[in-house]
Amino acid sequence: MLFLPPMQSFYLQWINQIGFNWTTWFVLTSILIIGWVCWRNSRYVRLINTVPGPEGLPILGNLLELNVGQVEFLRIVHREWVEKHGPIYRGWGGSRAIVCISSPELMEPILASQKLITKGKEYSYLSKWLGACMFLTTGQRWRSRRRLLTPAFHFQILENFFDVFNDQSHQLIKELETAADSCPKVDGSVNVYKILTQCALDIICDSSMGRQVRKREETAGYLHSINRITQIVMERSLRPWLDSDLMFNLSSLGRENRQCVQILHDFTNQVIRDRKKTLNVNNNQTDSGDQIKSQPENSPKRRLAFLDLLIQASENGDKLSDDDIREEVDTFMFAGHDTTATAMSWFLYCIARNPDEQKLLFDEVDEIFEDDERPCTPQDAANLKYLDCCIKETLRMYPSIPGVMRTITEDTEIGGYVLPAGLSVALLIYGMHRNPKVYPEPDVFKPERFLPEHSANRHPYAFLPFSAGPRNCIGQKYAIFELKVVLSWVLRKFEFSLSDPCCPAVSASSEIVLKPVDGIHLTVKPRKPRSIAA
Ligand code: HEM
Repeated sequence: MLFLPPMQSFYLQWINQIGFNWTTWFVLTSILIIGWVCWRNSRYVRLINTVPGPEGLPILGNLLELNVGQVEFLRIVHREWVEKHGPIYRGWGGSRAIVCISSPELMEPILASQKLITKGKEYSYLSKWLGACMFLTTGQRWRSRRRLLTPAFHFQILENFFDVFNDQSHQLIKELETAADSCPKVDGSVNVYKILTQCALDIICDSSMGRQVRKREETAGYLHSINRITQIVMERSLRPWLDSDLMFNLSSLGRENRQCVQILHDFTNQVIRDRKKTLNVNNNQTDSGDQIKSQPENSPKRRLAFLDLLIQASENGDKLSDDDIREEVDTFMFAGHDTTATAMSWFLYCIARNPDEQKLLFDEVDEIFEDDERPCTPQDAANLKYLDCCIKETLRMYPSIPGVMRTITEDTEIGGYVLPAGLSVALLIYGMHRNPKVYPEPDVFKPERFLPEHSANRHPYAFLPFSAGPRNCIGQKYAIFELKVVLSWVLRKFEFSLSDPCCPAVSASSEIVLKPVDGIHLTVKPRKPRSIAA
């Protein structure tokens, strides 16, 4: 005893004080072992263990294998285990099981179900930031939010956003020109991911929130906090001891999470305040009872559908509190910029690696726009067929959201296995898109896969960048229009190449959104349409 360090002797004294002896030790251990055996033999665990999966350690399950960075996590969960255990497998993170599904046939019954609409438990890690917003909530609350916001994505409303997409593309071109000029002076490359992230944030603020974000320093903190908060969610989900809010709040990650949430809320509160102020000024000026209806089709006021809808709903029917509005604004700002920024960045990366496909894209934009500086219209977007295939192939290889999660709310049979109520299910979108049984040569960029003649026989659930069923992406059409306008402008003005064609492929990190590790660095060169260049 004399050699015990002070802490240990303190514990022994404490144990003696609470009357600990070997009998107590034996009883406690026996209770733990009996509890564990009962749990192992419970119906819930037995049902889950009928699903194949990687061997795990007692109590820890597969946690040690998954104690890796997000790049490795993506490789193991979406590729290695899918190859080894098939389209449905289970893994254990301590006492928490997750069943992972990666085939169109097995995803369909879950995504198409009107009952299985509850998100996975892990989504609640976002609730300090996003509250009970449409993205996280379920049941009646989700249904009424979805119904309230769906009109904001009606085709006629979306058409009005083309002005914003075109205006912001001009701003982007200026930024790319400046970056391309300084390219040779730096290391010969431009981090297009950084520039496109700012562009995507400007677009969502300008189109849906009525706020033009111009000052870069204003948004820097916001973008950094989003980045960190999505990493924190992933780190937390792999540390079961941080699952409880109490433990998390006491941890350094919890503290950092709180700081990020504060910065994000300050930013969105300011967006809402500004919009309310503008609406009040307009109301006073026109003295009209129904502002939105009285606006001409193309006025900026008319196209600001999203935030205005929320503010109207809060004023008219008392349906939404200020916090409710902020939660939805937070959600749309996040879901509406991070996803499109990564999609555009991976697109440029794919075409830089595939110069033949890039030339075909130049042919298409040159034919449609010639040397005209005119804006991209909805009709142009419909005519940009090859661009459409390239965007889809990018979203296949790099789906902005690599996986979605559901909680099974009632026992459900999938693939011959009964999945018990309460279980979390991960639908591996990235894993399915990279599965050679679904897409032969999955790592090769082949836009022709999406030509109508090649995709007609594909399973309708084989391509799911926007998920599917009742909880699919509400912003899907908005996102595709945005991508087409911005990318067609970028292709009219620049060509892209890898600064070092032999450099290893950029790694993707799974952080809710599939992010390029260290950004995407490309050589950017101005180009002219062929008719002028010739
Ligand atoms: C390339 C761009 C985009 C991709 C790949 C994408 C993908 C997705 C996916 C996979 C989901 C389902 C998530 C889940 O079930 O957990 C989703 C949901 C959602 N997305 Fe998108 N999204 C994109 C752009 C947008 C945009 C631009 C907006 C808004 C302007 C948006 C708003 C939402 C919202 C609000 C939901 C939740 C819908 C609900 O639960 O009813 N997304 N998105």
